[in-house]
Amino acid sequence: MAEIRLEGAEVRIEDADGASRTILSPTTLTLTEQRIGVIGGNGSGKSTLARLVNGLVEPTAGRVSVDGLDVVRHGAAVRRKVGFCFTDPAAQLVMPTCVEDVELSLRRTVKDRVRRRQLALETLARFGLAERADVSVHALSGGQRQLLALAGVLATEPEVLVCDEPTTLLDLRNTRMIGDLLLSLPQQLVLVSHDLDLVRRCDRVLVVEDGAVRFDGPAEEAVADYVASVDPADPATSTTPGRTSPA
Ligand SMILES: Nc1ncnc2c1ncn2[C@@H]1O[C@H](COP(=O)(O)OP(=O)(O)OP(=O)(O)O)[C@@H](O)[C@H]1O
Repeated sequence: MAEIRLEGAEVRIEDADGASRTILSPTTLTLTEQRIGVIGGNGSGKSTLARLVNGLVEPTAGRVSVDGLDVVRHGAAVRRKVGFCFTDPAAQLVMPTCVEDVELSLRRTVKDRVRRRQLALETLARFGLAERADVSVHALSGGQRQLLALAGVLATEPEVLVCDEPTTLLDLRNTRMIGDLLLSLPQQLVLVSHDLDLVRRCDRVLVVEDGAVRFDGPAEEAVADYVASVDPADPATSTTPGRTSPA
């Protein structure tokens, strides 16, 4: 697995009135597990944390690296290593047909057009979308669109896949289908999700609150910590005290 390191990584933004606001407090973490979940309330900073991992968001202080590659100084190399999948597949599906969309993902790595088409078709087949190759992306169901977006990212064979709420827009059947797929991948996965059942299947889970990691540990304990932070009386709350492990 890759070594994802945040060293005092902080993200500040400037509000419309010019005031500086911290949306991620200085965070130090080393992530080497295969499946890393990130949970927390709306606006807590989960997406910001996830986006730091492939340089979509740059730290305003501190450093973020993947296998020693600084996400700011070596952004292109990091993005070859780290694929990113958005909540809404519309954010990344831009070509008229499914096969063209996967081809677009491969444009930098596979220069030969015939080989590129062949690889795109093979990728679609792997994701059960072979029949849809020449179909408009708008004709796909929500689950198929999310599958296609994932296929496009995975076609480039990233070592790490960061998914920001990949099942939020999906119904139960598609949530399970995409969830099972993500958790069966050989890639390292950073999964931001509100789906606690999915996150329970991760090896390590970070709970984010108010722009800081409030808990970092095994999935069950992390979920219990998160539930307790929302509703201390919830029976799902474990008696295990929360902990953070910054390194
Ligand atoms: N580019 C930006 N400009 C202004 N504010 C931002 C920007 N990006 C994030 N924020 C703010 O930072 C905070 C954290 O946002 P972030 O998207 O990381 O939260 P989140 O935990 O992923 O939320 P959600 O679960 O709702 O997706 C929020 O208050 C958000 O409004």
